[in-house]
Amino acid sequence: MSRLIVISNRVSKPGKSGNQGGLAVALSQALRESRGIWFGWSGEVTDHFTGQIGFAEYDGVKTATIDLEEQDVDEYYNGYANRTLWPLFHFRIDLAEYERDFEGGYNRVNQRFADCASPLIEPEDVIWVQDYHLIPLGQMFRDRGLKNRMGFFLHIPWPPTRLLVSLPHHSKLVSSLFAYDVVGFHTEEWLESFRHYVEKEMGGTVKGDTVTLGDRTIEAVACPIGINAQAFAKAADSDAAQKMHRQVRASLQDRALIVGVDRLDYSKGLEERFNGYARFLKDHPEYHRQVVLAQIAPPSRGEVESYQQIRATLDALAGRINGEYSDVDWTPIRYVNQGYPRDQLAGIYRAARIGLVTPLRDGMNLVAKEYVAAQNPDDPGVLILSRFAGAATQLKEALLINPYSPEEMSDAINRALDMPLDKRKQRWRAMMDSVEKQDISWWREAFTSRLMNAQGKTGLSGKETVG
Ligand SMILES: O=P(O)(O)OC[C@H]1O[C@H](O[C@H]2O[C@H](CO)[C@@H](O)[C@H](O)[C@H]2O)[C@H](O)[C@@H](O)[C@@H]1O
Ligand SMILES: O=c1ccn([C@@H]2O[C@H](COP(=O)(O)OP(=O)(O)O)[C@@H](O)[C@H]2O)c(=O)[nH]1
Repeated sequence: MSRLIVISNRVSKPGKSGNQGGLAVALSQALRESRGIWFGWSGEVTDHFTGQIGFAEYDGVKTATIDLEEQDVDEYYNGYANRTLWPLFHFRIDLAEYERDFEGGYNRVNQRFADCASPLIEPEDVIWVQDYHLIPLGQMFRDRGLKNRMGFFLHIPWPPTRLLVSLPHHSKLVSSLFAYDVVGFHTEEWLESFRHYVEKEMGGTVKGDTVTLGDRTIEAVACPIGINAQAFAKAADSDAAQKMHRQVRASLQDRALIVGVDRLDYSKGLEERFNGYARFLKDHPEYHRQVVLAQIAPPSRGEVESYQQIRATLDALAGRINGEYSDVDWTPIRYVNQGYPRDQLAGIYRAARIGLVTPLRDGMNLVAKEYVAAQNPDDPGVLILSRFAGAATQLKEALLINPYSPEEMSDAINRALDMPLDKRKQRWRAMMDSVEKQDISWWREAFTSRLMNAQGKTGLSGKETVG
């Protein structure tokens, strides 16, 4: 059995919840079941880069982390990752910034990852690199002579070719993906855009699941990430969840709760969500005092200007809507800038009649799946979901909407509030089946089994397993 080495930008401390992102939540689960190592940035910033590796074990997961220096964080994480690639890959070329220093810092930090992680890797290990922060890492490992089987998974959308070509040196970045053996995306749409770019921009060829560029043939697959559905459903019955459920219900005085849970990110469509809800209040005065929208939005990437702007916009918008519609004993929007541990979140999801998930573009969106998993099967709520979230390809029984249309959002809220129990149960059952079937273990196994059976550089073949 081969060891799995997962490499991602951030290594969270598994077992500690709070506001850790979806990828972190998913990987803790996957690594716990394997005997591997999770390598990445500690999240700490030092005066000078030391290259020293800190080893630890949290809740059964072995971690190896390095600190970064301030310039690294500015240019690599805040810069190229979150000011250049993130907006571009979420179709926001208006927000994408192209600075030579960002690209330099991104390559420098990827080299640092390669230098520090290489000595930990044994010949039979299988390497699985995660996300847009580390696209060129595989090529850098190859440059250091590593022949291991290597996979890469992109957790965010892949943009259409016409947008991607606005990135300086785009073909160099995309070429580096051909150092991997298997490259994964959440949906067919992102996969299709990747193939289109390789064929039209680079003259590569696509045959079945394989994509060839020059002398390199890789597998490129769509493989949607899931959640630990059973554990999440169980969490919704835990003491912490029940306590939170009671607390929330008591505060509502029989009003229906609509819940949103998102990092405070412009890609999550929070401004559009508030506007859609305001449109609902305008269109449906009969629901005044009968509903509350609780938006949980822990701040994210606060050093990046576009994130500061969306925060200011939402502060003002929530204030304006509440100012317009509130009464002395009713506030239509509860806007909360703090994160909650997942068992408490499960209780909040269960207390909500509607889960409102309206990203403008999202690789997957695990919150949508968590909302479904947390519902009471005897009285489930309704999921309203953006068509532009990766999750919409699986959760087809949600009320699917265009988040840019306040009218559609208003109609969907009205429809969800009026939906009879039998219809709610029907829709929920179908979604829960999907969430349970393609869960986090399914995702990991689907991807790693491709990787184990890929024609790796080691020449190893056959039916091996990881974890
Ligand atoms: O590490 P941060 O900068 O705080 O960001 C948190 C994570 O955000 C992104 O999540 C993506 O991955 C999810 C799991 O596949 C997916 O459901 C979601 O749609 C994506 O936005 C980011 O891609 C991760 O690397 C970050 O850890
Ligand atoms: O207060 C919070 C808010 C969010 N989350 C978790 O953060 C993840 C968000 O993942 P998603 O895929 O929805 O979006 P991302 O933030 O990764 O883009 C989900 O697992 C949430 O349960 C959390 O634990 N506490």
